[in-house]
Amino acid sequence: MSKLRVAVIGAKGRIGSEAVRAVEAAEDLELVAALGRGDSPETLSDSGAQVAVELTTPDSVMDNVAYCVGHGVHAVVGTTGWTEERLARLEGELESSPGTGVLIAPNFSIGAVLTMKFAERAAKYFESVEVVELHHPRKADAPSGTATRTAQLIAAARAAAGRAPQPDATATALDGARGADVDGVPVHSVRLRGLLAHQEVLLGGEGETLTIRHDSLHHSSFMPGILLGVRRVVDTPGLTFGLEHFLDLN
Ligand SMILES: NC(=O)C1=CN([C@@H]2O[C@H](COP(=O)(O)OP(=O)(O)OC[C@H]3O[C@@H](n4cnc5c(N)ncnc54)[C@H](OP(=O)(O)O)[C@@H]3O)[C@@H](O)[C@H]2O)C=CC1
Ligand SMILES: O=C(O)C1=N[C@H](C(=O)O)C[C@H](O)C1
Repeated sequence: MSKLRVAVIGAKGRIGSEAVRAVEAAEDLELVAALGRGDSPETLSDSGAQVAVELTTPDSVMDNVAYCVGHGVHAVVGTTGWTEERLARLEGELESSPGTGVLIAPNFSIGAVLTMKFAERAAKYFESVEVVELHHPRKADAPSGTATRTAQLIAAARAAAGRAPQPDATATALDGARGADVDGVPVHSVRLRGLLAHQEVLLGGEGETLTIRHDSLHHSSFMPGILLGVRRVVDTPGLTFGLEHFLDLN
């Protein structure tokens, strides 16, 4: 059987370089291009790539994914920065290329995906919930894409259950002391040397708390999810948001 031809965009970055190694090591995949900043996007189409793994920056990702979609190259995207408006733009681009698939995964690690699902499931049972994400100090964006998605899922679950806003008597606060407000869920971002990617969801009810914690200790934690995305996206036209759609989680 012929190998699936894969390109990595952002190939010199922290996760991109790990993805290059993972694709090279996979027997059913062939790395046909490894693009860094400044490389012409034509490198991608000239390489004959069927799938591009996009791991760059929020500033670059839109143009790169638009190029992929415009050239019928499926995309597996880990880069953060996806707002409602950006997603709507991408949906529009996909309409002109209906056979192309794009997977956007806020997090490729199985533990992080499960954390999101567990938090969504637990949300309606607790009065209070806050998210703390902890990352390495070279991370450019805050809150993390994972924490933003987690908070959105929690907020939607609370709204669907008719939960009232969270109790919080804070009357005065320094800017940022109560975190960022993501759909009513406070999200706190820690940047600390020695960390990689970690998240805690703190849920509180009368006389009890529940903490759901996940730790990515190495970039290798993201690789099985990336490879699964590459193998599945070619048969999944349109936009898929979240790796959970490619996992049997029910
Ligand atoms: N979904 C997930 O599971 C994960 C997602 N991420 C996300 O992935 C992204 C990358 O993270 P990380 O690897 O730590 O960041 P890095 O800064 O280490 O890597 C990004 C790389 O992309 C390059 N780059 C920027 N623009 C372009 C472009 N237009 N074409 C090609 N290459 C480009 C950068 O080059 P230069 O250095 O020259 O700017 C850099 O080498 C972030 O958004 C991060 O949040 C990270 C880990 C897991
Ligand atoms: O920048 C990172 O490192 C990570 N980024 C993603 C995010 O913002 O959620 C995924 C993971 O947390 C690692």
